[in-house]
Formats: sequence, C-alpha cells, structure tokens
Amino acid sequence: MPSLSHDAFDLHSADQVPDSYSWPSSVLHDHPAAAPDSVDSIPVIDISSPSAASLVGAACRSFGVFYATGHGVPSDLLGDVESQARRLFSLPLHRKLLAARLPGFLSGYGRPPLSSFFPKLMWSEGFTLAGDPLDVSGDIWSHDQYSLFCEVTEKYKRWMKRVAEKLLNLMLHSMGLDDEMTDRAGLMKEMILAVDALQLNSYPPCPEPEKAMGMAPHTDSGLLTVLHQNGGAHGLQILRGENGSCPARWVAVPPLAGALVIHVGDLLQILSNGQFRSVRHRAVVNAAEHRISVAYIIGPPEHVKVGPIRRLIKAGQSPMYRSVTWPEYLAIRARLFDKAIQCVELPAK
Ligand SMILES: C=C1C[C@]23C[C@@]1(O)CC[C@H]2[C@@]12CCC[C@@](C)(C(=O)O1)[C@H]2[C@@H]3C(=O)O
Ligand SMILES: O=C(O)CCC(=O)C(=O)O
Ligand SMILES: [Fe+2]
Repeated sequence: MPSLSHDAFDLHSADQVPDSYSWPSSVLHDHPAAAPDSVDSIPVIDISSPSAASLVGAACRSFGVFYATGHGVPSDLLGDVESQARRLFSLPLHRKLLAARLPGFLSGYGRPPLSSFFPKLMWSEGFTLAGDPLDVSGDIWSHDQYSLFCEVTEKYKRWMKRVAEKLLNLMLHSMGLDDEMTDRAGLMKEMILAVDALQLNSYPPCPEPEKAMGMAPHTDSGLLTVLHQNGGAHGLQILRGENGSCPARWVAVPPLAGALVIHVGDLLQILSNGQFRSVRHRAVVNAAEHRISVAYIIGPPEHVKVGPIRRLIKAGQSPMYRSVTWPEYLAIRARLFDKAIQCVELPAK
C-alpha cells in the first residue's frame, strides 16, 4: 500500500494549518527578506543573443539563478503544461493517491522527497514524472482522459531538453571551453542520453500562510533545473549571499511573463569545479491563489561520472570534488541531504 495514504491530509479543503504543518517562525524567518528593488535583482538574459554566454556565466557565478528569455518554447505550450498540471491536481485526493510514489521509485504522487528531512510538513503536493507520463497518469485516468496530458508533457519535456542543452552549451562556453573541447570531453554528446524528470508542484491556497512552508530550502541535485511558474502567484525565493561577506537574505523570484527560471544544480557546481554555485531556494505560500510550478530537472546519463572538468583546473590547483554518477549522488543526498556536496569535496592539496 502506498506510504502516503494513511496520513494523507487534503490541503485543498483545509480551513486552518494543523500543527504538523506549522513551521516555527525562527525557521521561516531565518534570514531577512531582501527589499524588492535592491541590488539583488535576478538577471534576465536573452539566451538567443550573441552576448548570452558571458551573461549566463556571470549569473551562474554570482547568483546561481537567472531568468531566461529568447528560449523559443511556444507560449501556448507553457500555458498547456500548466493547465494539464492544474487539471491533475484538481482531482480529489483519493484519485491522486492511486498514483502515490512507491518506496524506491522516482515517479508518482506525494510529498517532494526532501520532506523527510524536515520535522514539519510542507504545504505542497507534487507529481514526479521521471519516465513515461503514462506510468503516473494511467493509474488515475482512462485513455480518453490521459492522452492529452501525456501528449503535452512529452512535448514539453522535448522542448525542455532542447533548452537545457542550449544552456549547458552556453555555460561551458562561458567557462572558456569551445565546441571542440566540449565534444572531446564527450559532455554534450553524453547529454543525448541525459536523465531527466518533470516535477509538477502544487501549492494550494493556505488559510494561514505566515505559518506554512510551501517547499523547504534546498538545492537541486542535477546539472540544472528549468522552472516554469504560473502567471500571478509569487512564491519562489532564493537565498542570496550565503557564502559572502553580506548577511544572507531571501530574494523573491516572481513570475516574469514568458521567462523561464534557471537554477544551477549541485552536479554543475561539481562539473565547474566550484566556479558555479548551486542555489539554495524555497517556496512560500499565499492565501489567495493556487500556485503551480513545473520544474524540469536534468542530469547526465546514469553511468556517467561527473567530476570537475580537467581544463578548468588551473596549474598548481587540485580538483575540489571527487567524481560521482547522478544515482550515486542521489543516494548520498538521501542520507545526508544538504551536506551531500561536502561529502564529495576533496581536501585542498
Ligand atoms: C531526480 C530527482 C531530483 C529530485 C529527486 C528526484 O528523484 C525527483 C524529484 C526531484 C525533487 C523535486 C523537488 C525538490 C527536490 C530536492 C526533491 O525533493 O525532489 C528535487 C530532487 C533533487 O533535485 O535532488
Ligand atoms: O515551486 C517553486 O518555485 C520551486 C520548486 C522547486 O524548487 C523544485 O521543484 O525543485
Ligand atoms: Fe528546487
């Protein structure tokens, strides 16, 4: 029996926040919120422009996140994937639980996996589509009901892969690697067999948003994440200045029409030998709107070991991290969560 069913609580019909979902204010306000028009504004980059590589590189070094415009994804498709996600989340809880994520599986419905590292529950639900979307939607819907969902999510994944490859290329070029070097290192060729997943996130309106956490602070583990967030509802925040001299603060990343939000993941931090930093982020909730976000997470093929690219290690320096495959890294995260990156760090020589 799926593990979620015995204690499932329907967030959509809640009129108060139960104790198990009520986060201490000291955790919710562990860092101050940045002023909206401060120096922290997230870069907006047209990734089709000739200067894209250097702008992307600067954003990945300084913020670990940026908005991408000029990505080419049809706006109809962005609307369609969101409405298909909304259609799925609008089903009654007992229907969604038919696709509950089973232990040891990536795909399915439930709380995001990071939930197990926190003493309080998050005000969100999610569907992870790691392979064929039919594996999940076929447990809930009949053929007539799931066919459009599968068509849209498959098309969306194909577009996302194209965008992710373009971004990875720009990122590698920004680190001084040309086409020949990336081809020789096999990096871009390997990405044909990349492992990817769509994470559909739903944050139902919350009666007491000041007590709840939508998605707890975390970094994403893959190479990069391409996030689509719907029109009106704000929620995403990044932690800025975590390792710097200024005090850290939460910076809002509001939806920007037509733009996708790009996050640097832990594996990209490893690949870049620490030049890029994965970005810690979280999602807060609101009382009025049902917020939906769609995250496309991409990593290397299962067998590929990711370690610092040799060309990026300057003479006399040593690699900062040991090489790991994505499944190995996910297994470390499942044990250590946000200490995982430290676990693969190598001592400086
Ligand atoms: C491939 C994956 C990355 C992910 C864990 C997963 O197996 C499927 C869900 C992904 C997600 C989405 C929400 C945040 C996150 C930290 C989580 O708990 O589940 C990420 C995971 C990750 O990036 O490690
Ligand atoms: O909903 C959001 O804005 C954040 C989602 C997220 O962090 C994730 O899916 O990894
Ligand atoms: Fe995330």
